[in-house]
Amino acid sequence: MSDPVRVAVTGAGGRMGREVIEAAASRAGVTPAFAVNRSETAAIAGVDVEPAGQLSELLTTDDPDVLVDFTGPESAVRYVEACAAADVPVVTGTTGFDSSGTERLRAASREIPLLKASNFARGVAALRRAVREAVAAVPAYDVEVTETHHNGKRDAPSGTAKTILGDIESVRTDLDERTHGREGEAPRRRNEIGVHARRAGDVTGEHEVLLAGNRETISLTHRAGDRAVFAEGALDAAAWLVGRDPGWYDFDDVLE
Ligand SMILES: NC(=O)C1=CN([C@@H]2O[C@H](COP(=O)(O)OP(=O)(O)OC[C@H]3O[C@@H](n4cnc5c(N)ncnc54)[C@H](OP(=O)(O)O)[C@@H]3O)[C@@H](O)[C@H]2O)C=CC1
Ligand SMILES: O=C(O)C1=N[C@H](C(=O)O)C[C@H](O)C1
Repeated sequence: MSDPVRVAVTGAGGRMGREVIEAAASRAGVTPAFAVNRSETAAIAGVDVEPAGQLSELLTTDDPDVLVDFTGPESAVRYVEACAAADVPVVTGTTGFDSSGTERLRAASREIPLLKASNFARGVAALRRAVREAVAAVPAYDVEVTETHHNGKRDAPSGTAKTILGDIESVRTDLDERTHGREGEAPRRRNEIGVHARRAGDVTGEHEVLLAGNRETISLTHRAGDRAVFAEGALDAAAWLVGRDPGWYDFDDVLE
């Protein structure tokens, strides 16, 4: 039997970082290598959490097979660049990158295998396929995208909503305007997609695409039941990424 894939984790003290460490510690075929966090954090699932400032040193001394990052856009770019310098592949689920951050990730992906996905739930991959098909089947219908997340989420709209918007726009090229909420005199234009971001309580993550004609509606919705769904998908991606050529990968590559 082959050795388990040794997975390093950044953002270990965060909602997703904890989930990834716990999943890696309990699942066959992978094992936590080391974990780091910006602020001091107690051990998780028996894995000590080191200061994030030690990441570059740990990448060299510990030599993990792959690193999984769920942090914030600024830190994720720095961590990916540290991994590129140490020749360690990265899976990042972090969302909210601006164009300069994305460009720096693209540059790193010329040095190492880099897999970036806004959502590691297999059901969201299925939702995206269903949305592309439904949007193509009713080409004149109005389209609105609504996402709902917990009150601790920082970026809006969610990375997944942006990915789904890109999917819709790739099929409906006439929809070239994203309208983020409406207020006051705001009649709907034919070329717009309405985008709505709700933040409430501890909702893990919900995405709905509403397609409406004049006498019927279609609603396609994904609801994540817990964060283990994302952590398991990220570990599937991590195991898949080890040994790949440098390049830019997404979760669909893993699922093919
Ligand atoms: N692709 C997917 O399937 C999913 C993606 N996500 C995305 O993952 C990211 C993290 O989400 P979540 O775990 O809920 O967030 P949390 O706020 O719970 O955790 C964020 C983690 O990142 C660290 N961090 C944040 N900013 C910085 C910084 N500037 N420098 C260093 N460390 C930093 C935090 O450190 P500290 O403890 O010191 O604050 C913490 O460990 C988000 O972008 C979210 O959208 C979330 C779920 C699923
Ligand atoms: O921050 C979260 O929680 C989530 N973020 C991702 C996103 O921005 O799409 C994925 C998931 O919906 C949970």
